[in-house]
Amino acid sequence: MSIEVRELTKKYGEITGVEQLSLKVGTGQFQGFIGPNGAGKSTTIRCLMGLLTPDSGTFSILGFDDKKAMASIKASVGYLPSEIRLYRKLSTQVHIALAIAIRRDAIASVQGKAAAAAFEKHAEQTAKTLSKRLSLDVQRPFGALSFGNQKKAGIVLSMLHEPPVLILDEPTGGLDPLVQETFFELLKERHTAGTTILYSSHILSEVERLCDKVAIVKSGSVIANEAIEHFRQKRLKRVMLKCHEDRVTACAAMVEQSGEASRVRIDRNVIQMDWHGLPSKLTALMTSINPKDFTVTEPSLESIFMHYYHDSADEAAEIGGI
Ligand SMILES: Nc1ncnc2c1ncn2[C@@H]1O[C@H](COP(=O)(O)OP(=O)(O)OP(=O)(O)O)[C@@H](O)[C@H]1O
Repeated sequence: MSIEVRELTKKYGEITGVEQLSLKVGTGQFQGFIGPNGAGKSTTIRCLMGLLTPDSGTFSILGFDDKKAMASIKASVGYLPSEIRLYRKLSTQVHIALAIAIRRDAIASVQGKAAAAAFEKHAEQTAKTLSKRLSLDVQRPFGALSFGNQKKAGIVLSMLHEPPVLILDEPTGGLDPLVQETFFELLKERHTAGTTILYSSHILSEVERLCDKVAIVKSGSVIANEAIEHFRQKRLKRVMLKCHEDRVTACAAMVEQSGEASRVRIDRNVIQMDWHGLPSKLTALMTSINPKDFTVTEPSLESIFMHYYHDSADEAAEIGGI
């Protein structure tokens, strides 16, 4: 397990940031972290980075315990905050040099000068490659950069040391579509190389595309944490049946009796429903009903996630099949 959060609680006075939040992220996992505004994603991440002190609960990253080894956690993680705040008058190049120098000196004190020199050389090259791929002008003062370019600077700084864990808080805000594609490529490369990635986002299509697991946060707690495939496989079908006018009521009764349909709605001779059962049961039902016409569609993964955002946990569990 690369990241393990146990019953984390953080309050801001009366306001709950997170409450008893637990999360496990396996090694090498590309973990999505989604939830509506104010759900507690940034609070969790800020606790993980030691920027906030939790009221209770513990966590570990790569086996390093938050109470004993916060410095080792920070050394192992690449963190991209949702808003990048750096020295406005200093260029990205100077920030890169500073970040490398701090890590180099830390490595020198533990592993010796040769390891530090090797790190420095490699990190400088990595920073150069990242800046080039993201088309970032590293010479301009940070304060003179647009929001998107500031984000690019943050990406370079979070990845230049090729950390085993990346924690990204709404990373694509401000990036134009072309740069986003490059950024996704970079993440996929890191993922393939074995990096564990915690990816907080509002953009569900991004999460669906990139992540292999998704944790859904609501009102300060994780209410589901499943493989994307789980949501795909368990997704319900939307079914519309156009019946013969004189048989609508009887057909609707058959639908209800199946026990596999919910949200059954009748509009004149059309029955609409959400189907949860096996395809074979649906075809059997169709044979009994013998509709004049029908459609079967799949709701997008996005609409399934939206149920978790808006509906009760029970209904979400029903839809997600958990
Ligand atoms: N510094 C703060 N002072 C008071 N309340 C705060 C503070 N930071 C966050 N909160 C509150 O804690 C709760 C969780 O906020 P948090 O920023 O962690 O959510 P989030 O999921 O990251 O939201 P968003 O997607 O909007 O960024 C919210 O109710 C928020 O208003």
